[in-house]
Amino acid sequence: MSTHAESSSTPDRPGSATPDPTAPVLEIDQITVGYGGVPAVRGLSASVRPGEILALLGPNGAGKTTTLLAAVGALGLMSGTVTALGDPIDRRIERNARRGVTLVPDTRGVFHRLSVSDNLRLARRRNGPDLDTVYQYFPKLKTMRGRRCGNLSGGEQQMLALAKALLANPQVLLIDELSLGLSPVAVQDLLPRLRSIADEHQMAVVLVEQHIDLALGIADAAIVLHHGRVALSAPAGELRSRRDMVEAAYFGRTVEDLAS
Ligand SMILES: Nc1ncnc2c1ncn2[C@@H]1O[C@H](COP(=O)(O)OP(=O)(O)OP(=O)(O)O)[C@@H](O)[C@H]1O
Repeated sequence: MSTHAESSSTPDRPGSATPDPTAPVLEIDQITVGYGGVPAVRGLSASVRPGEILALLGPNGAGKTTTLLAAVGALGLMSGTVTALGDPIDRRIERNARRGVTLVPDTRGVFHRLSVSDNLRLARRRNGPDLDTVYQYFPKLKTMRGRRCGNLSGGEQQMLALAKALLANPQVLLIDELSLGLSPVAVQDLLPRLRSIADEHQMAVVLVEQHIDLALGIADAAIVLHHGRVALSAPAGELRSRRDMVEAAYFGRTVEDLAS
């Protein structure tokens, strides 16, 4: 995992003779993006390589969801570029999904009236994994495959939302608050699974998360946003032992600022 500034390699281009399997599959370069002409995120850069998890942290309204929406092509950029899998991101998000860029929204995106297995069947893609493969990651879903999703707990619905996203065989997975409304125990169960899946499938993940420690525990790098700007960008390993830096960044400050 690296931030844009650290990234030195050239991304793969279609037709390149020797594709570099470690090149970033998502590159966000100096984007400014917002609503009705008013920027909500300014000058943000980041890049994510296969198998890496980038945690996107920050207080409410900092611009985390806006960044994900821009990265998946759902919002037009005021400036800057987003490149996914070697090509500029398309404004037609279904095209991006077919190319392997998938968003798990904080609304979970499950059909409440349908069963677990019907939800999964609807999410299946021709070139994606089958249901048994995702049941291996989430055995609990198999045991409740006939149940209507509206009757599942929040954690079970999140599991299903993640399983649905995996069926699309993503190479770049953008996840908005997987743990929204979940108990700490449920989050502790889900996030390590995400780490294993990213490792096993060499999937690049951008994870918006409010549980700072749990996110840093599985991430390779983290960005803290404050008022739409990058307040801190560093390897997660560094930040695990510098929680003070993370907390300062939540206030848009440095540790030194806070001390003075
Ligand atoms: N559809 C919209 N129209 C206008 N402004 C919006 C819209 N969506 C978000 N905003 C504003 O953009 C800013 C960033 O919002 P965003 O949802 O990206 O923050 P966030 O970091 O994801 O917050 P949270 O943690 O509360 O979900 C906020 O000031 C918010 O009010």
